[in-house]
Amino acid sequence: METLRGVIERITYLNPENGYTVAKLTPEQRPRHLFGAEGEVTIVGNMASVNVGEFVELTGRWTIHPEYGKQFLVEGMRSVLPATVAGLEKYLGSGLIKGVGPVTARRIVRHFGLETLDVIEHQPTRLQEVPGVGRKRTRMIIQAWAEQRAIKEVMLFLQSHGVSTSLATKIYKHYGNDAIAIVQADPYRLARDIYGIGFLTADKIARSLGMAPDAPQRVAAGVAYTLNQATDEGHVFLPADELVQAAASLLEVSPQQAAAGLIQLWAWDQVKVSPSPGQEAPKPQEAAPAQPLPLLMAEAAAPYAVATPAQTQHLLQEKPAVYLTPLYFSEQGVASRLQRLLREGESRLPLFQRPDFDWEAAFRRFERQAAPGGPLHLAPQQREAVQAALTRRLVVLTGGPGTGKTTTVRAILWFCQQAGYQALLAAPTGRAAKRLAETTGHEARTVHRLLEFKPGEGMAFQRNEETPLAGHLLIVDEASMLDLVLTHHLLKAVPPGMHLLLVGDVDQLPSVGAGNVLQDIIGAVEAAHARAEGPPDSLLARHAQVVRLQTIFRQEPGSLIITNAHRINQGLMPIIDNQQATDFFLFKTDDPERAAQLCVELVQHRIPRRFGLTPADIQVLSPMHRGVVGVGALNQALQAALNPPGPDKPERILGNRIFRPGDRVMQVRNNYDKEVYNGDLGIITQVDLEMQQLTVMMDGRAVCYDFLELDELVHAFAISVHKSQGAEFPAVVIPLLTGHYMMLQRNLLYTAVTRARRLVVLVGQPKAIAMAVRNNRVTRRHTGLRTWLEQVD
Ligand SMILES: Nc1ncnc2c1ncn2[C@@H]1O[C@H](COP(=O)(O)OP(=O)(O)OP(=O)(O)O)[C@@H](O)[C@H]1O
Repeated sequence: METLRGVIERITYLNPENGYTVAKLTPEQRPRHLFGAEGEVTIVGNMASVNVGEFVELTGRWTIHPEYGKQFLVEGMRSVLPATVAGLEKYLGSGLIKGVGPVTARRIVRHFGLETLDVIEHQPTRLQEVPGVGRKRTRMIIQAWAEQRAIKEVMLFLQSHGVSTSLATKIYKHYGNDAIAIVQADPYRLARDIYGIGFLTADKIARSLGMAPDAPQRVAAGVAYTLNQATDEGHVFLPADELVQAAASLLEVSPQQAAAGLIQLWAWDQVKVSPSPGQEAPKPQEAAPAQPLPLLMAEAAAPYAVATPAQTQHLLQEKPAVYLTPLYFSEQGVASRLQRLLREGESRLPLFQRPDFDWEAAFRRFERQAAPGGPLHLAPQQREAVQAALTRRLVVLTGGPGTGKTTTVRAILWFCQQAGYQALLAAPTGRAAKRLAETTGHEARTVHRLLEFKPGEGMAFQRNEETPLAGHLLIVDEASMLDLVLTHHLLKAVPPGMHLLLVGDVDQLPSVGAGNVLQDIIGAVEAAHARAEGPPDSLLARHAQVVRLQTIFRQEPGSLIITNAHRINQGLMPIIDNQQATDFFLFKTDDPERAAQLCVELVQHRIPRRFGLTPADIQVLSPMHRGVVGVGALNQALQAALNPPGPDKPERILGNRIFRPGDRVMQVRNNYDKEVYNGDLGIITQVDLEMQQLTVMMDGRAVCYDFLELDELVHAFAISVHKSQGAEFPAVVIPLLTGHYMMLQRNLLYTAVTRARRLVVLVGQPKAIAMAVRNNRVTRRHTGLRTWLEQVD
């Protein structure tokens, strides 16, 4: 074991999950025999809380890394406060204190010299003596310093249980001075309360705190985590047996123990158990704990439920649906509100109520006025859709690209205008809403805006049952993106008597959030119509309708995007003819490395040169996250090519990601405070090391991120096809290789291709395309909405 003392110069890499750090250190005394006279040394190891400028004493050993050469492997670290003026400057200016960057740090240290830390600690108001440091900044420094000290304490505790600096800081920010007590009492709360901490991290802490593998608290948290994971994959519920098995294998406990965990969550109302849609099983009684609880949790623990053998057997054999409670209420709410909407049809007249209304004449008038360039004849299905939207309560209009959905919506709007009815237009994303407004010439809002979302305390949506929307017809475009929870909020705000028209393309990938709303509604309505022999006999058949548009109207000569999109959707190989094509190409290669390289070349040079586009117009869409042509690796390669480091580009490192001005980024969770949502894209315009924040331009709006919030952003030079839903780009580049076989699905390729307005370039193997086109096995989501809707009838 050797000792090395010195100042941390730079942090090259920091894994926020486990604290693994690679850093550069200037040794106090250079070990000449190893490095010659000059230079910094590389140190690697778990140094979670190390800061630039910090003076540290390390214990460990020297090794030689085959690629990076000599390194000091750190085994132990002790922080010593910097003892030189230069060290102090570096330490203070490293971003340690919000409000102090390198310039201010230099001024402060110049003024107070070696007493700097003493002044900050004991006479902080004296900071105002420093030129340029006013009262406001002094207050900021005092607060940040106190916070820093408290964080250090929390960090010491958490670090000894394997938690990194950035997570410790987040934990501190969330719980304040109670952090240690809370973590000790219930480490699994971390996973519930703090974004960025999952069950696995919380579990690591819990195990390190001495929690038994089969502690009821651990098992309950593991079952909840398993169910949450399923929800992230789009399921609304899991059958009990599947949930129990999955949780048991994750936790390495018996199915009986996992079942007990499930029953516990049920007793706490965190989950609902439903034998079949529309039914809720009565919740079990809470019982006194069967065994004494581990000491650690004794105070915090509620009485634990005990799974009786009969209950366990019921769960495993009857396989009732297990829902996270909010999703249960959402599914129930969507079903019952749709039913209410349909029932209104029994008592209220529809918008266009006169049986003798001359539709034919009205359509002719619309067609004359709507197409000044020449007559437009609505196809029979389009007319059917117009009529349905105005005479039925719930209508779904679905069709692929260019099949005339927007034209149909324009016709519906024209009819409403003629009759003096108010129509409301909305779409799930900002981009889709903008496009809808452009193509219809009618105001369109995001669903959040429509419902007057107010972040913060209390009721989030201002439009709800008490203050519903006003209008006669609500049209929601891109409805395939509506997840269950948002649909529920939307339906709450739909007043009795309003007509609802959902427009979308049901063959696209389903919503990112849980549920398969559009597909479930279509399934229920079409089945009701198929059953209704003679006069329609059910609510669904009488008052709901699905219209499928199939004719492709938008066909430009030589253009293959739309033709190929439809071919893919029908299970046919797209037409690939690089000689003749103007907008659909394949660059063949079997080699993933070459494919990745091609993607970069295409975005950087080839497409801009040939099509007059800029790299900003081109989006790379990858079916997967991992691998050489996965989203992660492509982002690194594209960033290196399109936005390399530069002298005027300050950087912020998070794990193996480096954020710098000019980067394309995507928000990966809904953040209602900032009004940015999962999938929103933007460009970093500023990285402010002094204020420790960066600014992203999103849709013309500057959004500010504290460095601690950077786990909400990922690079977006390449994004996954799933995340591209609802977006459109002038050009898309799609790598497709047989190694992706898990992800080679028809609706995925279809969704990717339909994102492009002017150009599609596939990179990879024809065989991979064929596999995707053939694979129509859409991953099934567990949802109960369809059955639930059918039950009313
Ligand atoms: N009945 C029709 N006869 C002739 N042209 C039509 C008809 N309906 C639509 N079109 C034309 O076809 C093109 C595509 O129509 P529209 O934009 O309505 O389709 P869409 O389904 O909304 O497409 P996307 O989903 O790609 O936006 C438009 O140029 C439109 O003018």
